[in-house]
Amino acid sequence: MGCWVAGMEASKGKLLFMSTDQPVEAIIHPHILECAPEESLREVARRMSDRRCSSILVVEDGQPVGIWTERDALRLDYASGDTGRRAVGEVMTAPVKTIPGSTPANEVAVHFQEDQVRHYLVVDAAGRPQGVVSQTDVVLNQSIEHYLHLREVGSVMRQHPPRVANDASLSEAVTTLREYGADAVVVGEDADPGILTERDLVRALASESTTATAGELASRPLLAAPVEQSLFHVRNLMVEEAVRHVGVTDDSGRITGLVGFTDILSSVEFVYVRELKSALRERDQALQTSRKNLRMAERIIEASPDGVIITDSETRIQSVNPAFTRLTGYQPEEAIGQTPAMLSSGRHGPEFYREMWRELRERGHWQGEIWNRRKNGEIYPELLTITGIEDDEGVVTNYAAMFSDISRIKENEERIRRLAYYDALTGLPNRRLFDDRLQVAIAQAHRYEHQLALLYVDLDRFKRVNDTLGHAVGDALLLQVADAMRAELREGDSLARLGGDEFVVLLPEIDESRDAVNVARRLVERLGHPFNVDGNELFVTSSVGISLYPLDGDDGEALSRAADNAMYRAKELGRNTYQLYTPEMNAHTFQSLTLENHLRRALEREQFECYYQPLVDAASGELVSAEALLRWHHPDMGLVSPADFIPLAEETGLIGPIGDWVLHHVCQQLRWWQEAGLPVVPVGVNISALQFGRDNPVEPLEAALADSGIDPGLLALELTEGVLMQDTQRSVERLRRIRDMGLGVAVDDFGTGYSSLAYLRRFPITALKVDQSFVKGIAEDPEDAAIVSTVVSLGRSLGLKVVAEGVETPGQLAFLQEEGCHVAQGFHFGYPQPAEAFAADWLVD
Ligand SMILES: Nc1nc2c(ncn2[C@@H]2O[C@H](COP(=O)(O)O[C@H]3[C@@H](O)[C@H](n4cnc5c(=O)[nH]c(N)nc54)O[C@@H]3COP(=O)(O)O)[C@@H](O)[C@H]2O)c(=O)[nH]1
Repeated sequence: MGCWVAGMEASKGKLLFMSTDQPVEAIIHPHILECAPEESLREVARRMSDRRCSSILVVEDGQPVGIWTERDALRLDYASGDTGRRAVGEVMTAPVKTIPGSTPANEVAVHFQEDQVRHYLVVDAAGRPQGVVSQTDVVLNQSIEHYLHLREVGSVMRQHPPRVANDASLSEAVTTLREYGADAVVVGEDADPGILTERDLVRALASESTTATAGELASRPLLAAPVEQSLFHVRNLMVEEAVRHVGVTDDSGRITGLVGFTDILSSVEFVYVRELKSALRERDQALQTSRKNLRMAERIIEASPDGVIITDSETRIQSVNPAFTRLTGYQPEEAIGQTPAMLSSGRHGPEFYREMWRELRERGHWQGEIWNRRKNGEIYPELLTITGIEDDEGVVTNYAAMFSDISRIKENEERIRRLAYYDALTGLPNRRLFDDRLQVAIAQAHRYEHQLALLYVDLDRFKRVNDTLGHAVGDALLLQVADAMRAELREGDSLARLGGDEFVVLLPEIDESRDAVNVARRLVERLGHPFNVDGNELFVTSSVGISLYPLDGDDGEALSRAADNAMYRAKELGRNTYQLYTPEMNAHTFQSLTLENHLRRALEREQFECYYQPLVDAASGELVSAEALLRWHHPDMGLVSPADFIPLAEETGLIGPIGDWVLHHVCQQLRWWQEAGLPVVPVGVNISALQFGRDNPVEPLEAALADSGIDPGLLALELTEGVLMQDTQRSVERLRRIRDMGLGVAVDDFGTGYSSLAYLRRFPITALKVDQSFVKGIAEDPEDAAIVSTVVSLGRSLGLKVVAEGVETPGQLAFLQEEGCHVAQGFHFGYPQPAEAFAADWLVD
């Protein structure tokens, strides 16, 4: 359509005259001069002269049968005196040429040329005469002034015009006119020239003076204009003086040419017709191009994968393309006549549509995403573009809507979003999303001054599941674990998977730390239950670290670090438990919960449990013994580390009964294992300074051994250097008794105290345990490495077993092996575990 408009614009620019596309009926003379066929020429000529008409329509029985014009007067024989008495029907031009009144006026000029006529009878759609149009009417209706200004009269004049003498007869004059094919002849000499024209012939007929001489009939004086005069000027002269011919003079004033109104019109007409033809040609081409483009556009719309809807200005659907049917399920006949509201999903409120129409009106188009409904009821997202189609006056006549189904794009977006923010296996938020949520939760907590808690959850034996049963089982287990955890949380809580077997829980609003502890306990309990994966009953306990906002940090990083540390501490404590972050906080909580009272009741409430950590042969990795490490299952705080409550127990004197309980319990445990037929190994028991110095563990030790009936060689006591050095003589004596009973004695945390060869020789000890702080520094601190190798060689030279504590890495182990250390203990081999788990992992084949 655009090409068509452009084509017309181009032709408009080129045309000199054509101003409008008005129909010919708009420029005709509505009053038709008519006569009957039998009327005489004299009568007809008189009427034409009176009305200053150049033609007359010959009508018979109400029907036009011919036309007689001034030009036809030239064809008459003026030699006989009775020409005027002839009936017009004998000499008229018949049949009369007609043209529909709706024909564009500017096209009529072309028809004049093609038909070689100068008049048309203009008829209406029913063929009824509306008027007569002459060449002059058509040309004068164009704006020709500009053209007339540009041309000189010399360019259109007839040079050497026909001439006749004054005494020439009318017949001679007409013969000359016919010979020259002219419509006027100069009469007489240059001194007083006259002019005789077609119109003068009609006048002669009308006045019955056809026998008069040319000089008598000629009009005088012959007006003249210089050869370089503009046609505009000459035309005005003719109009002002009511003449149709002007002589053209040369520089000497001699008449060298004749120019008639018809000559001016013909020249105008020539250019006009030429330009008109070219314009019409261009219009045709533009139309053709437009049609071609239209066809192409139709085909494109037909083949378009996007749905297309064309509506009228009232948004009634006028047409749709096949993709519309494919995308919506509606056939064209179901849609046409409806409005696009038929597709409405109900997901957008009135405000949405108001805004859409506002933009459409202001900008002429709207683009956006919208939810629509297919015929089958399915709701889908589409990308929709609506454009208002305006007519030449800028009035919107139609709307074109193009839409595509973007379900797939949306799905992909969602998938990408999920990949970026969600864990692919469990569908839980990943670390990135969790960090965002944590940040928001911290901001909220800050604003409304409440607390929040972060719980880091690590599965304790997940690696073993993966290693032994494969990743598929591991993945299935993680899914079940995620579901189980989710089930333990409230609606506003967030659970995320950080990777591997690590999860994190955000409790965005808590009243007190106890709330977080309760959740942690529930999680630990739930994850302590077996999971059934593919028929395998799997046990994975968990270690949970808790940090609180604002107590443990006021940003996400600090809180995460704290929760991670606490979780690590829970691992150290033997797993399957939870830990609140920092000893300070624990101490604080201890105080608030009157720890002492709780500790006093812990024994009777059976809240203590012994965990066991393996000690292995450093060279072979085989289990050689174990260390019993006490745990306190506090009802609110979870597992409490002995590092936190042993000092209090010592302070309050509770260490005695607690220490006795440990000895007793370990001996019983050894007996149970033996009774269960397990290959037991010696177990080391930590004896605190007060327990050894003040309470004397010998008696309770004897009682424990007696009660259990185990071989005393299965027990070893672990004492620190400091304990031994408190009262060396008494210590030596007590140790001797213990050794005599058959127990092993190990010096714990060796290297941190006196470490003198002298006391080592004095005490009846069996093993040295190199403090873990030196083992930790093996790789980074040459001094630590030197201490470790010195202790190892010292122990060896004294015939003592050397145990390296806190071995966490293969590098540390390699160093110890090279140094000849006998035994190793540390997380690298195993965490402290409850008795059952320890037995399952280490004592069962
Ligand atoms: N009087 C008593 N004291 C006891 C008793 N049970 C334990 N304790 C003493 O409490 C201290 C803390 O013990 P715990 O938190 O159990 O920590 C022990 C291990 O978990 C930890 N360990 C072991 N391997 C590693 C390792 O690779 N890395 C690492 N960071 N820590 C590790 O070391 C602690 C054992 O140390 P030690 O006793 O020196 O061998 C601690 O001093 C206990 O002695 C009790 O019944 N009575």
